Amino acid sequence: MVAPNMTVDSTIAPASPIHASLEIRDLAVHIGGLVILEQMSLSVPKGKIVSLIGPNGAGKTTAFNIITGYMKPTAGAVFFEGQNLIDMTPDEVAGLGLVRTFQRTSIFAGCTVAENILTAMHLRGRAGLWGAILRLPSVLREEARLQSEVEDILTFVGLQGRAGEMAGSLAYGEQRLLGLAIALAARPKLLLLDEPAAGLNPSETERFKELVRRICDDGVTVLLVEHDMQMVMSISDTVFVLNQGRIIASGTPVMVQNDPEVIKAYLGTGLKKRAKT
Ligand SMILES: Nc1ncnc2c1ncn2[C@@H]1O[C@H](COP(=O)(O)OP(=O)(O)OP(=O)(O)O)[C@@H](O)[C@H]1O
Repeated sequence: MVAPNMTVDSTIAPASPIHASLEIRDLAVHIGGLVILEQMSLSVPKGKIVSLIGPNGAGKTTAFNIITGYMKPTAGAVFFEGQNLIDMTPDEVAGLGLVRTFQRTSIFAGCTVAENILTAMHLRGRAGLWGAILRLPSVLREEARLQSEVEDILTFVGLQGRAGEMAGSLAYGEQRLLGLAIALAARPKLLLLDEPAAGLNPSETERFKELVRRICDDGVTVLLVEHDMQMVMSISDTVFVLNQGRIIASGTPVMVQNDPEVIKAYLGTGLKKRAKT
């Protein structure tokens, strides 16, 4: 989707190409006279967990859609490891190692758990989808290697031994874990998680949080959009707060929780209270 009146400058250079995994500069999205995002800038350092929070309708998903190439902004630039993504398609962005999960589970319910993960692997695989369909010998060897990788990923997310089950038969929380497994199969350098805790019970959320920590410890940078403030405040290195399309605060979890602008934006929903429960 392309926003009207596009004035994106794809020749802008990144400000900090060495340390930043992702850098968003002066992003604006105007749709039909509505200002969805305005002057939005943020930076995600390599190897860190950064969260983007904000009340409903603040523009978080829109920002994710732009970062991952699903939408074009009205103005501004997005750099991933120093490369401007603004003219790239979602496939090209994913090919660079910038991988997202979706708010709703995006699994193939009629395929097995393993097939769901293999699909993501084939997208990055050398053999390609046609080689797999034609069952070439070299592809079969590659297939055996991939099957073992599938088991490793399933073990990592806690779905070991479930490879042969139909994805649609998994419980909701397990489907979210499969969504994460699919994203990991694409070997992300930067993982964008869109409300991973939505619909999860407290113990599932806790498990997901531990997984996100381990993913980061393994060297993957994480950008998280999440309404569960307990999760956000306990795992983030830095939190950016978006309100009505603008970044109103950023800093450590403690800093943003005590920021008067943030408290005002969350008035009635009790940001601090939500972070403690
Ligand atoms: N294609 C579009 N056309 C018009 N308005 C849109 C479009 N996409 C998003 N919006 C509006 O932009 C605003 C930001 O939406 P967005 O989904 O990005 O917010 P969000 O912060 O992710 O919200 P939530 O936390 O509820 O998911 C909302 O007011 C939404 O209605």
